Amino acid sequence: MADLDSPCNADEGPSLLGFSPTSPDLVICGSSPVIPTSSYGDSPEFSDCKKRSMELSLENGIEGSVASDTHKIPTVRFSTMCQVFHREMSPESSLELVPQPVDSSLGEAELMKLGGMHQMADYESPKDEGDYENLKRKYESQKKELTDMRAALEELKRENQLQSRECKEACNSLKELQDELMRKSMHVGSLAFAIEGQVKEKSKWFSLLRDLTRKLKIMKMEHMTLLEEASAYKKCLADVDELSSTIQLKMKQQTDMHEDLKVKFVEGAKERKELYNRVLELKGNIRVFCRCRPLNVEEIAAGASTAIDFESAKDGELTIISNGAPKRMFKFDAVFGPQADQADVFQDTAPFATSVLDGYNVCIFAYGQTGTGKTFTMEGTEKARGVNFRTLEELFHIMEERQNHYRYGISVSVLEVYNEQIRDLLVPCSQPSMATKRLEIRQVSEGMHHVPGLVEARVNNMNEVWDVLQTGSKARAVGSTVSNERSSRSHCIHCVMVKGENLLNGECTKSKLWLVDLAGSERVAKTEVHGERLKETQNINRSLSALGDVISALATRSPHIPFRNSKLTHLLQDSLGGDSKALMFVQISPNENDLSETLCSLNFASRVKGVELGPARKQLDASELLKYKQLVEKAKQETKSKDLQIKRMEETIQGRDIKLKERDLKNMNLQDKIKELESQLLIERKLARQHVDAKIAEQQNNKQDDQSGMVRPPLANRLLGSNKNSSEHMNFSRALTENNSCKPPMPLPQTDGFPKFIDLAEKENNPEMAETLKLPKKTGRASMCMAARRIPAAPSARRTSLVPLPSAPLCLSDKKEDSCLPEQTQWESPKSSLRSNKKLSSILRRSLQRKVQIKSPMQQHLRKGGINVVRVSIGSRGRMAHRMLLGNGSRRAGTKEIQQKQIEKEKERGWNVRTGGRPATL
Ligand SMILES: Nc1ncnc2c1ncn2[C@@H]1O[C@H](COP(=O)(O)OP(=O)(O)OP(=O)(O)O)[C@@H](O)[C@H]1O
Repeated sequence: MADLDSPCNADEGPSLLGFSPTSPDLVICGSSPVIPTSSYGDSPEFSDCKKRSMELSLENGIEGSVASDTHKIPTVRFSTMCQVFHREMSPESSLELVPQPVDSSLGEAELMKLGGMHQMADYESPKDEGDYENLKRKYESQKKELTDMRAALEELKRENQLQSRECKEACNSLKELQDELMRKSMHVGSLAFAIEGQVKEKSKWFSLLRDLTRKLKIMKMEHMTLLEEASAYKKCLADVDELSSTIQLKMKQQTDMHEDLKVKFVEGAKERKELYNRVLELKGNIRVFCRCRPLNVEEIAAGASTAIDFESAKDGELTIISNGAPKRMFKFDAVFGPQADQADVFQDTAPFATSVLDGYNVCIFAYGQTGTGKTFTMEGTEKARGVNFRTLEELFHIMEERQNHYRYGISVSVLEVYNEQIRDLLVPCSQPSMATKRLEIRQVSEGMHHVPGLVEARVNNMNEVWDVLQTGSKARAVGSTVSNERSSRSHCIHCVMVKGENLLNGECTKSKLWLVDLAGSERVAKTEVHGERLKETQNINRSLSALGDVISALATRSPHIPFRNSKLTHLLQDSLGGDSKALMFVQISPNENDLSETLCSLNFASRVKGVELGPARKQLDASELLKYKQLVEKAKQETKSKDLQIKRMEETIQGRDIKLKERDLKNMNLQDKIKELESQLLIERKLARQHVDAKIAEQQNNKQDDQSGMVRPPLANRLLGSNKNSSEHMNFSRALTENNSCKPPMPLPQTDGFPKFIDLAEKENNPEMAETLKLPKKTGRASMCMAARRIPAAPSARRTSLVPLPSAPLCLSDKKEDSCLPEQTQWESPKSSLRSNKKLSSILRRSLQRKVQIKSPMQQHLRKGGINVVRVSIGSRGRMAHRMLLGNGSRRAGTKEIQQKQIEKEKERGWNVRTGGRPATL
């Protein structure tokens, strides 16, 4: 207000611009009108704004209140303020305050003075005296008008001050509003910012969602593709399964066939061995081959003649020619002339190698005069390998052929019997103590002899074999004789140990192959040896003589075979003893000069050929056999224990089977009993219901008789339990109709004048009805209510709210009739109720006592307390019976309390006490 009082506050004016008050719109342009009373007299004075226009508008607002031009005539425009002046002015009218032409500082005195001057001027000119009077009157009227104007101006000032105050207040209010608006704007801004962020976030989420949707689509497509692939794979899998089963079937067939073939193969191999062995036996277990060396260079040079007819040697016959005529003929298994090479000789020797791998002991030895080619036949040369090398080569060849079915191991020992001593030829020269060690022959088992400490060189290929053979050959004792420059002075023996295992049947064999290059037999007189060489010759002849004795004993089947007469025969005992195969090369010289030695050798060979060793015996590995025997024993024991366990388990299973059968039998019996009881219960329930209906009808008749003064509707047309307080009942019905949605039992088509209400027991007793109604499965649980089944029409209205019902056990405590309830016994007269209760209890007790024979607790309950309230429920399967005993007649008070509690509980839940399950009360 202070600012408004100040004239033309230029700073205040613009601050009022730019906003519009609510109502009335007030805009003060320029400045507030200041009307100083002292300086302008009766006229409003705008001291600093004389030449300005002041416009006070109450309705134009901001747009219409733009500051006027400063040179306009000050104008006060009124609209609604017209009433302030108590004049009838249009809202658009304005009051213009014309500036006074005189100085505003002039007072009334000056005006009077001015008037006096005019009067004086008039007096000076009497002609204007009338005008003076007019002027005076005009002055008076104007003065009066001025006074009015001043009063109006004062009024206007006060009004102006009031309006200014209001304007100030409005300004403050507007400022507050502006601040509030600013705050709101800021808040809106922040909200807009937040919304913008949200929008951005939302757009981001939308884009993400779009991406995800696209991905989902892609994944769905992939899923479909995968499903198709899966189905294809499933089909493929089925095909594969089918194929697999086919393959498995084929494999099984092949396996069976393989097993059959394996068995057949084993049997065939066994048969082959036997046949092969039979062939060798037929040929003779001691076979004699005669080989004649060619004439050497010296003999040819000396013009030596040949004493052997090689023409007749084709059929194993050998004819000795003396002085050009056949002297004697010898027959051997094979005769090899001077032209026969090493391969020809070995061709007939190779089958013995097969016998060795088959598990037979074999002895191949060369016998003959010195220089006849024994060493050549057995050892040979590097270019013409002998029987030793070729036999071992044949062994490895057969081993390779049998590698799928057999596993073999070969070791070679090389020893010599020199001067009746056994020497190990594989002992390195760096160990002289070992070389000089005396080796003895030991019998390890029946028919098996072994030289402990003998080096056994394991050989895996022919190179190793050759090395071993060369090692032994180099270590052999040789000397120069008349007949042979490099004569063997000892019996050289190669012992080849062969261990075999049949991979198909696990059979193991351990056989020996003796390859013996005997020392040359020679006549001491002829060779003219002396000293050590004579001793060697004597030992050689002695051992060869012992060999001849053994052969003779074998030929004559002597009970005693003198094997131990020499080291040589002792060593060869296993191979000459009758359970092995032997091959003797009798080496002869074609020179006629050596005819006597040749005849000696051939005679010895003929004796050897006559020896019958008998059938050879297969050399099974005893240690392996023992091991397998132990395994078999262990397996037998395990089998026995397993059999015992299986037997116990079978007994246990049998016992459990018996128990299971007993239980099944019991279950069947129980099920039969249950069915029987159910059917019995149904019948009894029907009877009980008929009885109850009859009783109820009787009760109603009795009541009608009791209430003789009252006109009662037939039982079928009135509410059950509605014999009293019909008005209350109406009220109650109305209350139910208005306030709740008491849902009555489902009405049935009206028959005999009143509708039936579905009871679940009714469904059970009337299947057609149940089918017509098609109750949900869960409602298949049937209840037998001992109360009346038929209740009148006029069901309560549906309840429309959950507001708890009006208190009070409307149906019970007030004994009002509920239109949806069956007749309740406790509302009847106590005497009739008690009577009907007792009768019905006795009926149901009898029926239930039969039924609950297998349920003693229920039976006890029934016997103890009798039945007052019975609810029998049979499940949809008709196998369970549930009974609820609520008390007996003697405890009616307790029953009422329980019922009351139940009703209250249901009321607390906001539902009509009788819309749910309806306990039947007798
Ligand atoms: N079938 C043959 N073909 C060619 N040369 C042979 C044949 N048999 C033997 N010889 C030659 O005869 C010579 C003597 O042979 P070898 O040493 O094998 O006789 P031996 O019976 O072992 O004599 P010893 O009993 O003295 O050791 C050797 O030079 C050998 O090459």
